[in-house]
Amino acid sequence: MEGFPSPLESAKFIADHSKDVSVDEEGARRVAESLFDKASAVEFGVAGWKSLHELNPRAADKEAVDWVFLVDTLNFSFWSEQEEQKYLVKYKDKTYSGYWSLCAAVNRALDEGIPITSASYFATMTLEQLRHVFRSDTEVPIPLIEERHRVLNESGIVLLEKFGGSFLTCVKMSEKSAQKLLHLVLENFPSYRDEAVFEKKKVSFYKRAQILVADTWSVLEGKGDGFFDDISSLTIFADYRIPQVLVHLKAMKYSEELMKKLREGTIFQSGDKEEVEIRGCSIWCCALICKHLQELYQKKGQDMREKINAVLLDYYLWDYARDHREDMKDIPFHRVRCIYY
Ligand SMILES: Nc1nc2c(c(CN[C@H]3C=C[C@H](O)[C@@H]3O)cn2[C@@H]2O[C@H](COP(=O)(O)O)[C@@H](O)[C@H]2O)c(=O)[nH]1
Repeated sequence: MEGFPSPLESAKFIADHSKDVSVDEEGARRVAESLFDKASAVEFGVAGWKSLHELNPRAADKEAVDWVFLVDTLNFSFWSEQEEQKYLVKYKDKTYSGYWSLCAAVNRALDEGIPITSASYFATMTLEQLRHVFRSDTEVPIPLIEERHRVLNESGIVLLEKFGGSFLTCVKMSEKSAQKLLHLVLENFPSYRDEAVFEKKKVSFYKRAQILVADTWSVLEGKGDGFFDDISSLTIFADYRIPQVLVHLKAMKYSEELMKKLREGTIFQSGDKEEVEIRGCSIWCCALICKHLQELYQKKGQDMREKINAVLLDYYLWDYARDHREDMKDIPFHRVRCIYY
């Protein structure tokens, strides 16, 4: 377990030393208050993962877990340089963009009889086969197709060699601990090691590794192999949408200088100071929102520890960001081309 910094401790350290990004404690409290009534709704809970999203698997079996593993191995970098020139995938008479275009392409392949979620297939899948699976319904191809091919082959080989070809084997080895599953993923799948150095200290975000654990919990509906007694120990998943929505909701702020760079469409590199501050402050800001939400429920004498956690808050905020694209158009998202988010 050594050698992998805690994303929550990393987030606190980053927030305490951040120059261009700040967490607004009052703003975080106001967001918690605005979520108070929503948090007890059914769709805020783990069942929302399926009921709100038609492309997610309906089942809670080995194949559904393998679907989650494949999707979360490729769950990165869907943003396009020009908003109007996007990678899109048409599936069952609907057109999907961004993350959902990935899911649509995967489901389209499965319908065509391509066993894309089987490790024995994607371990040796060729780049040409992958291009076919992720073919676009516009002129714009899916970003980073070569990197996707590399991480897929790499992950497939590890699944075959160490886990009998299925991520469910890895899940069972975690003995119902989210942290143990997180570390099994980090130890065995290099492409999930989402880390940086900040103020000479190694820090982590583990966005894809944590969302893989969370989506496994969700697809198994928090039951059986999908029950984790420490699911609340995960943080939110530091992608490029959560920071955008936190700034929009005034729980987080950017300096004028950083806002100018973002508005100009600056492309940052993984590990740049600005990127690390944006991602670390987002994780810390959501930890505060969760804390405030728990306190509000406690004041009401309701114990919501099983109902409110960073995973469910993240899912809610991410879906909110998708549904409020128009309202958020003046808040730029940070642009990094990488395999981590
Ligand atoms: N923090 C966080 N980041 C998430 C997700 C998801 C998909 N999970 C959903 C699926 C089922 C569940 O119900 C979840 O709602 C994708 N992403 C990231 O967003 C970015 C894509 O954005 P856009 O270009 O707008 O599609 C990209 O970095 C991708 O890695 C999430 O949940 N949380």
